[in-house]
Amino acid sequence: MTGPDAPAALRATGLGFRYRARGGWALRDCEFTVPCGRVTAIVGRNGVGKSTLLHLAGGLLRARRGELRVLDVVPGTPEARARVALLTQDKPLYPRFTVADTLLMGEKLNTSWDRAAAENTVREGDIPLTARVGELSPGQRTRVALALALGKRPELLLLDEPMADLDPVARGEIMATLMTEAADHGTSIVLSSHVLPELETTCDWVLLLRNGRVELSEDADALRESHAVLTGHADQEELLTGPADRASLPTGPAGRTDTPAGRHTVVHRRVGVRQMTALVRQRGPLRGDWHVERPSLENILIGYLQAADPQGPALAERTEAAA
Ligand SMILES: Nc1ncnc2c1ncn2[C@@H]1O[C@H](COP(=O)(O)OP(=O)(O)OP(=O)(O)O)[C@@H](O)[C@H]1O
Repeated sequence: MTGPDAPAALRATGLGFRYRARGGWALRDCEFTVPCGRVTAIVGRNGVGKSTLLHLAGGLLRARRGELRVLDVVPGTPEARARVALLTQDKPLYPRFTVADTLLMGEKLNTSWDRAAAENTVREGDIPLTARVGELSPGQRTRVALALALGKRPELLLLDEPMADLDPVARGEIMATLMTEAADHGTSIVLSSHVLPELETTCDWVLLLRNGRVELSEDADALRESHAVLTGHADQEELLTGPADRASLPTGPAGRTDTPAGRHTVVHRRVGVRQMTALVRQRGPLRGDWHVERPSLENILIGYLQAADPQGPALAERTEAAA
């Protein structure tokens, strides 16, 4: 089922959040839908609002504007808490508890508890059940926190940079566990990550944030199919965007140009003396003499992230200001 009435893992309408009444907006005008049953990567540069969005979805923060729904219910309500698990970056666990005590607490607090799933996640990391949580390494604590989240058997699993503390082998194991969880139980997974190569084979939906706004909320395969990396002589640039748009192209090495309907969108470009390379969202056939390559998801995401202007407002804001 698709469309506005289809069940959604996350659905935001005009969502805005700021930490202090007079502070800047960490998230604003966010409008997106993440379908159920997807493994979604939230991607964006430091400080764009990934953790804030996950905390809103987990019910730890409340929207200041608009609304966010998780599994079509209000985050933080008893129904949402029963169906959603959130793993935050600080992973609050009781340091004096043993791992076994921690899992027992999970069992007592959750009406549906999958002890085998929780214990397997811990055992896979060779963490003794008798170890005290306070004596574990950060990566081992991540595993225990993830075991608690998986044992809950949630319909929606929210993970804020779950891979950050893990060694490469553990990252592979945890991603495999998450993929199995999604495939076997239809769990919707939303995770924020800066480790783009690991998203390539695992994520099938992308939510890309820029300056507190959602720039992409899209199927990963659709992104791959609609983008191309073009290399060719630099004087062909206007064949992509048209003469009318050339003047509005940013002069720096990075920048993004939205083009009129039916033209291509140059997401990011590098221009040398004679040659240019551009990541382009293709709309229709290409004009000119280009070497065309299909980019990986990682390359597409890097292109969008590079197009961000860390010194200034997002393109959308510049456009609004100019209007
Ligand atoms: N507790 C807080 N009080 C005030 N401002 C905050 C707080 N937490 C985050 N912010 C601000 O909100 C914005 C979004 O922060 P957030 O932590 O959501 O970004 P992020 O995308 O998760 O960053 P990172 O990739 O570095 O983890 C930033 O400008 C940040 O400074």
